[in-house]
Amino acid sequence: MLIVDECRLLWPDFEARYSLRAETGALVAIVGPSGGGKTTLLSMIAGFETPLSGRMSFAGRDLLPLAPAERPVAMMFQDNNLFPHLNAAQNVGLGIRPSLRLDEAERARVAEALAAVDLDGYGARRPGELSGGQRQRVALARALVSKKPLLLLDEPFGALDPGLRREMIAIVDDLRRARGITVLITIHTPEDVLDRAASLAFVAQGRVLVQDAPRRALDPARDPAIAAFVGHAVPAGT
Ligand SMILES: Nc1ncnc2c1ncn2[C@@H]1O[C@H](COP(=O)(O)OP(=O)(O)OP(=O)(O)O)[C@@H](O)[C@H]1O
Repeated sequence: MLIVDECRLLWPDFEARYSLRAETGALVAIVGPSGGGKTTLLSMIAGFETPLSGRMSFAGRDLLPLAPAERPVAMMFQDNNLFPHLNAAQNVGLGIRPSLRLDEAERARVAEALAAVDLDGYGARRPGELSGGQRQRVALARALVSKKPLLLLDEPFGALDPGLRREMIAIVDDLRRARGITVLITIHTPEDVLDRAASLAFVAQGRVLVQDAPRRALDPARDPAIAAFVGHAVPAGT
């Protein structure tokens, strides 16, 4: 289980206090308005931001003392950060070793990660020779190759058309089930994960306002910020 408990961040124009739970092996969707603090929440779990106070653990292990590379966490960002001069296999290999001096077993892991995202045979292509969806799959393979048990995906497929986006989410979900990994995904289109996510955390103003089964969490009656997000006005006084 991932437990984020009252983790506080304070910036000049943004204050956050996050609490969140994710069962091991579950998919948890992180949803909410732009600027509400979704990316910051994931960055904090990955170790790129340090909370002023609070607690955070995964599988009973305290995460806060650990540097990002020591955490059992892999993160994939929206702008996939592939290096244009490296081919797909090399970009994935960076997930194992930045020097790219991989031994045979590590090269086999790269091939396995590419196969896991249906990119068998694409290892020699550079990002410029791949479609947008294929590039996102390379980035996903790089996040997977480290075999970390907690995968954080920050709006990874937002730039893809709806069909491709759902296809990618299906790939992630199949990998989650096959490998037993825990996945947190920020997403602007919660309808894509309603039937897959164990829970949905609605994040606004630096808080997880609600975490519940996805459809229940998006009930506009629960909070005016949720009503605004899903497009229903809540009558005053309710
Ligand atoms: N390093 C930082 N220093 C100061 N403020 C920051 C920093 N990183 C993010 N912020 C601020 O924190 C707030 C939350 O940003 P964040 O990117 O987490 O929101 P988000 O919900 O992911 O938004 P979006 O959906 O647009 O990606 C914003 O007001 C942003 O300007």
